[in-house]
Amino acid sequence: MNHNQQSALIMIFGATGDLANRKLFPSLYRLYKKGRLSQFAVVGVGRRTLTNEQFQQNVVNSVAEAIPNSSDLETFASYFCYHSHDVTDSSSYLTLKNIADDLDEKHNLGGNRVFYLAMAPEFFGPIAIHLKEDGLTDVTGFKRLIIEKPFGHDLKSAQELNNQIRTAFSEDEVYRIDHYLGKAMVQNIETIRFSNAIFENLWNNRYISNIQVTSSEILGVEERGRYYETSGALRDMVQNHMLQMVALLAMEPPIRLTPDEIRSEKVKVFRAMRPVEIDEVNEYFVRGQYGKGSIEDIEVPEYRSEQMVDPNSNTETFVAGKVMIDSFRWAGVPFYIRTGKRLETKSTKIVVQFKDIPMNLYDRPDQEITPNLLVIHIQPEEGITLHLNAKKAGQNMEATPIKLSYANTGIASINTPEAYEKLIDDSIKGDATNFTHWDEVALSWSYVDKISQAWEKTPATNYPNYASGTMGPKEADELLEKDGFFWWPINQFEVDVC
Ligand SMILES: NC(=O)C1=CN([C@@H]2O[C@H](COP(=O)(O)OP(=O)(O)OC[C@H]3O[C@@H](n4cnc5c(N)ncnc54)[C@H](OP(=O)(O)O)[C@@H]3O)[C@@H](O)[C@H]2O)C=CC1
Ligand SMILES: O=C1O[C@H](COP(=O)(O)O)[C@@H](O)[C@H](O)[C@H]1O
Repeated sequence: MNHNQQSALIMIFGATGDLANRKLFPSLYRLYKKGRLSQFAVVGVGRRTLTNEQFQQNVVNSVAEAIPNSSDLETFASYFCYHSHDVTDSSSYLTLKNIADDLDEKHNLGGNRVFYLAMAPEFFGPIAIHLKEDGLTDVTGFKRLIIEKPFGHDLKSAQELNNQIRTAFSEDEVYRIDHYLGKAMVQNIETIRFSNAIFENLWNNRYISNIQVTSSEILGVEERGRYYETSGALRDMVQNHMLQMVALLAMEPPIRLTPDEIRSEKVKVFRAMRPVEIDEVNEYFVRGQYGKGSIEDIEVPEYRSEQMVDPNSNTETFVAGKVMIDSFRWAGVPFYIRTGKRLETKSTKIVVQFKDIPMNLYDRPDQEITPNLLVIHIQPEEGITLHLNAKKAGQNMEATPIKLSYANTGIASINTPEAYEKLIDDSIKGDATNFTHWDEVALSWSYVDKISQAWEKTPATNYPNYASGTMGPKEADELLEKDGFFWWPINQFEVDVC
């Protein structure tokens, strides 16, 4: 067998849900078409009653919708079967085991099993325990557990969940999804840093003045009000995606590009994050909640009028913060993070602002000198721009801002896997680099727990405090202004596509 091909039984809990239909089936299809899945079978699990044929048709429909012009859909779907099973019903796991054993034998899957928990988090622990107790994890090959977010609600619940999972799976068998780690340009952070002499030498507090990480969304809370009310932007985005990006930006070069070495460097960053004590939260963090407004000429309602949302909700839909990393490399350099729903633009970008040079001969009142910036465009466009100053054309000695641009839209990007595709492929291969280790999860929860505790103690009195279609509350601007900085206008940074 080609070592790029994988064989495994993939069991998806929550196979009738949104994530499975929108992300997992299309990702499995792409892997199948690329020949990355050689021998495989998928068992879908959900509560509703479906025949295998109906389930296979769902798979066909979801792939066709996600991937126009897809082919071989019926053959692909024939690898799927469905089992209606309430995961809270202990008696039904034995049937599931028999189905898994039969498929293993029929498709010669080598006893390899991947359990994907695409369900509400309260089920994660009980499912893991049942998988062990009812023998589904007694396999001759590998067994792996892929777990969706959120991994807990705070440190205490995350610890309880981890203990439950660890009764059935060892740490190296647990793949905690953070889909940002599957994004091509997030993975590029390491490559940009560690394969370019010009950056790594400057990547410290002597040359960098601040780093800004923004992940803004146009969408509101949609149909997820019930979940979001218990989460808010802090738990939904900051505890995981935003802090993971900070860790990749701030970590020391690992001695090797292995999962253990990379994770161990990231863990050191989390340990070096300056804790924000409850009485300091207002100094470092800002929260917001969207009011009504207009986005792309469409009027949208305020958060408090959304489905399943308390009309007096205190849930934040926006967070901006200043993360300080007390390490030799980063002392004194603020990492500003900002994320929110119903903002002006859908964009994730990292702006690295370099310090001004000690004396700039071109710094005159009549001309514009901008600091050097490295912008990493994560989505929707992918690329890198480096903002420099160069001589203005003509007979003068004036400088003007210019930009070197790389867009990840060429031939290479046609084969760039989507985040979920990459992560599923990695988990079947057994590469845990782009999944979060328990130590990272625990440390990031302990960082955000103090912030959420402070916010729960003092509910916001000014919600809604930003209009939909803006870039958040004015306090987010003030957070940087008091340090002498401002948010770079990310919607004006573009990668030039040739
Ligand atoms: N959707 C998304 O874009 C994202 C989702 N996630 C995470 O993925 C997970 C799933 O989310 P999503 O797909 O949106 O959720 P959905 O509500 O769309 O789907 C839930 C799934 O769980 C099944 N289910 C619920 N209760 C039971 C039960 N007692 N026994 C068996 N099956 C049950 C449902 O089956 P049935 O309806 O047949 O009962 C359905 O298949 C969550 O943890 C979420 O946080 C993470 C990032 C993005
Ligand atoms: O994990 C989540 O991420 C999405 C944003 O993901 P993106 O890839 O579109 O940037 C966010 O909408 C959602 O609330 C959150 O749970």
